[in-house]
Amino acid sequence: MPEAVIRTVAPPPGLLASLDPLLRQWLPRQRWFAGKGRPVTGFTLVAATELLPPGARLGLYHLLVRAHQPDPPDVSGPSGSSARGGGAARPGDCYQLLIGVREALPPRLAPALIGHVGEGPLAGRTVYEALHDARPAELLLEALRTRARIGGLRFERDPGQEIRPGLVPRLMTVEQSNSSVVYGDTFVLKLLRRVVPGINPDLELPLALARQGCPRVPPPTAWLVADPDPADSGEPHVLGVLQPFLQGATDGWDLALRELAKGEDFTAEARALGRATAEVHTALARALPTVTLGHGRLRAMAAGMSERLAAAVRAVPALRPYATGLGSAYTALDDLAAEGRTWTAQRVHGDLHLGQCLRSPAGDWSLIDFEGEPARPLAERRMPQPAVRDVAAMLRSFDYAARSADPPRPEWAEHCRAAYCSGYAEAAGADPRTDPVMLRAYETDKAVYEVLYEARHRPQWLPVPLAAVRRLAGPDQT
Ligand SMILES: Nc1ncnc2c1ncn2[C@@H]1O[C@H](COP(=O)(O)OP(=O)(O)O)[C@@H](O)[C@H]1O
Ligand SMILES: O=P(O)(O)O[C@H]1O[C@H](CO)[C@@H](O[C@H]2O[C@H](CO)[C@@H](O)[C@H](O)[C@H]2O)[C@H](O)[C@H]1O
Repeated sequence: MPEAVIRTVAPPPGLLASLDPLLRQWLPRQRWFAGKGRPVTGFTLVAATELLPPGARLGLYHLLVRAHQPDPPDVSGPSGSSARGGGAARPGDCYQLLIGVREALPPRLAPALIGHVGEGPLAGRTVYEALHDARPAELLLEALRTRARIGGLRFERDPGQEIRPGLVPRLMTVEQSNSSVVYGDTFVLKLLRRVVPGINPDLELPLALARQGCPRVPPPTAWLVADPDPADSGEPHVLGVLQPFLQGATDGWDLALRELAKGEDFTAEARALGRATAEVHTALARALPTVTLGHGRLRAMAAGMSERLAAAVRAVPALRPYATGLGSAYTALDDLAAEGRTWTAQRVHGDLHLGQCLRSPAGDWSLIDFEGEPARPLAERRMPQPAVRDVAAMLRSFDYAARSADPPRPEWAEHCRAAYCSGYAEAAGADPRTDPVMLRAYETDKAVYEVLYEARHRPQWLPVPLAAVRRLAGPDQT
């Protein structure tokens, strides 16, 4: 594709107003829409770039739009941002959209339809989700390849990595929180959907790991950033990351379910995954600052966990009988801290589970998706934390897999959890099981998060974390 197709023209006035009624219907239906269950009451344009003028065949707009919604009843859990005091209205989440414009959609693009524009600058045109379309997807890759600057959009590439022109794009169809396009089975571009200003760990951590020569994470090849208006003091938004595509890789969740269905042992894989996690942690601790957590920080951490539990109990009453037992995990952490115990904290993955682990056909494990729990504020996601947090999250994932089997296989989870910790100990030199108080606190916090996540997103899965809650709360709950 020739470079000349990349054009920068200011979008026409009234563009967002003309799209508004269509986006109000379309946006809440998207898998990646974070504000589910609350109506969208309007939009503000954060940034707009015309990538192709709306000519006869194809127009293309890159938009950052803020979606206004009424506040959620409780904003401290998986689909809210964070608790905000004072009752101030939240500003609304900012989404990245790539909007195609055509006279009419060819049948192959029917699933991408957003709607037909009634009035304004695009009146009579059809607008659609342009990532489904080859030409716009090619244009993004070409811009990354050539390190283009288009309006406020900055396309960057690692000078040490080349991108071959002409790779054929296909939009991934997996369930995900963002949207990814695979190019010729060579690269995958993840376009972040809900974007926030500041350094995004999904770019920051893989870049840091690449600098360390850590082979467990695909190194970013290129990335896309929106710079703030020069008159504005805001920070850039990271909008997307291009990485090598691990061809033929299987994710740990699919693999675990497959082995469970066949009645096969998974402990060798669990052990290898433990080693891979420890290698990533060791490289992260070398690459980025670590800190020592003393009583004050640990007390705040335990208090945060207790607050999340209280919010989850309000939202999911089935948790109530277990609240005291679960809370004892946080009290135990606070007690240890009061006795003077300290922990080293470092940058971690932050949302590790079997679905974030990819095994190559040669049997090597890689970790992906370092965004952290997307609902948490960026500053919180970028804070150093005890590495055992990721371990606890993976232990939960083995439990999830075992409980998804029919019949559930709790002993399978126990074996995998033990093997994972042993593998971790082999590579890290310390066994996470020697830190049972922090491990239990994090596992409890994660199970509580999962109860809220499942209640909101996948109610049929709720029994899985609730079973863990019963176990973690201890035997004497009424
Ligand atoms: N480098 C890669 N190679 C192969 N597949 C990948 C790669 N990165 C991601 N994937 C696939 O894409 C899916 C979505 O990626 P992920 O980073 O988890 O996105 P999201 O944050 O939207 O959930 C993953 O589950 C995995 O199957
Ligand atoms: O993949 P994301 O980063 O969007 O993470 C969210 O969704 C996950 C589910 O897709 C959720 O993970 C939970 O379910 C998994 C099985 O589907 C299981 O392996 C995990 O252990 C469990 O936490 C994750 O919590 C959520 O943040």
